[in-house]
Amino acid sequence: MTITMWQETDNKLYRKFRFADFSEAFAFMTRVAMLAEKADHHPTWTNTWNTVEIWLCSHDAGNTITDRDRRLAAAIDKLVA
Ligand SMILES: C[C@H](O)[C@H](O)[C@H]1CNC2=NC(N)=NC(=O)C2=N1
Repeated sequence: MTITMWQETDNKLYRKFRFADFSEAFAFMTRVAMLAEKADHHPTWTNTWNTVEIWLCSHDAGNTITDRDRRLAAAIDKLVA
């Protein structure tokens, strides 16, 4: 997987994940979806074949970055550590 860290842009946490193929990317998305649902905090994301891009912000805090975003980002990081 290509490593790029979370960046703060436009009041969002952003990170790009690149995997070997679509199957690995989608398996990752499935795991993120379960984390998100458990936390009641959901990513804005895109998937193109082996690449997943994620943006995190808190709508209920005026679309800014909060601790909920930082916690979900850290939990996502654990999936790929
Ligand atoms: C009602 C529910 O708790 C809210 O709509 C949740 C759901 N998922 C969410 N996800 C994100 N990323 N930000 C939120 O503010 C948010 N709010």
